[in-house]
Amino acid sequence: METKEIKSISKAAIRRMPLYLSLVKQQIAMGEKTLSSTFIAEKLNTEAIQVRKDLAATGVVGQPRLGFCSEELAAAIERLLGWDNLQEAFLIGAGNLGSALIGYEPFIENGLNIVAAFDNDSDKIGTEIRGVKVLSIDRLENLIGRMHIKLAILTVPVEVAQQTAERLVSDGIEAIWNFTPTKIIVPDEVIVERTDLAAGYAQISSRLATKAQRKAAENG
Ligand SMILES: NC(=O)c1ccc[n+]([C@@H]2O[C@H](COP(=O)([O-])OP(=O)(O)OC[C@H]3O[C@@H](n4cnc5c(N)ncnc54)[C@H](O)[C@@H]3O)[C@@H](O)[C@H]2O)c1
Repeated sequence: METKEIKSISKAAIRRMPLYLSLVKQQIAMGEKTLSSTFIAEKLNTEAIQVRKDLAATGVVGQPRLGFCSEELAAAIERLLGWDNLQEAFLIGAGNLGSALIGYEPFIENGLNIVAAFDNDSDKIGTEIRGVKVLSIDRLENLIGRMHIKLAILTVPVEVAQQTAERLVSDGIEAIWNFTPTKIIVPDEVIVERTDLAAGYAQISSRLATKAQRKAAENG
């Protein structure tokens, strides 16, 4: 039933859910027991109709004039995102980005628990980053199955991304969050999500370039 609901939600709506959740949690912290789709839309600078459509997927029904019960809505969004269960993950590549992700508080708040990091640099192996041990990459295979880890966060250099992903898959990893700037090829049943800061910057810089061209055309 839950899976069915999640499948019917667009990827874009899923991406908006953390924003809704963050706002609802802020309201709860301020003692607000209810909040309306209009209020959410105003705060997030979007349309109330979109908010209503997105939140319908949570199954929470708003009350006329009152809106949604804040606690109920927060719990429903967390359930929808699977954030009501602790997700343990391994991080592969304990460098600059990997270390930053280990220290990223919202992951911890939302139930993503990086339980160990792996690296091939002997200077890093045996150290700790924010209480998370850095282990030798050679111990990876052994531990994925033993610790029932489903998710790996990939922050190795791009040159070794594919081979590392294959290593993870052969030991039964179910999902890879790929932060490397390459598309990794894995069997269909393995869930892959890629996050690319460069893509975000490309959006900004191309819009800046377009704006500059428009200004130049207007002035000249
Ligand atoms: N997604 C993004 O928005 C984003 C942002 C910055 C960096 N990146 C990417 O993330 C990756 C890491 O970037 P960084 O700046 O942290 O690099 P980094 O060099 O600081 O870290 C990479 C780490 O991986 C380790 N490593 C190398 N080969 C390995 C292997 N075979 N097995 C295990 N560990 C290995 C290194 O020892 C190092 O600790 C790169 O692919 C980079 O392009 C992505």
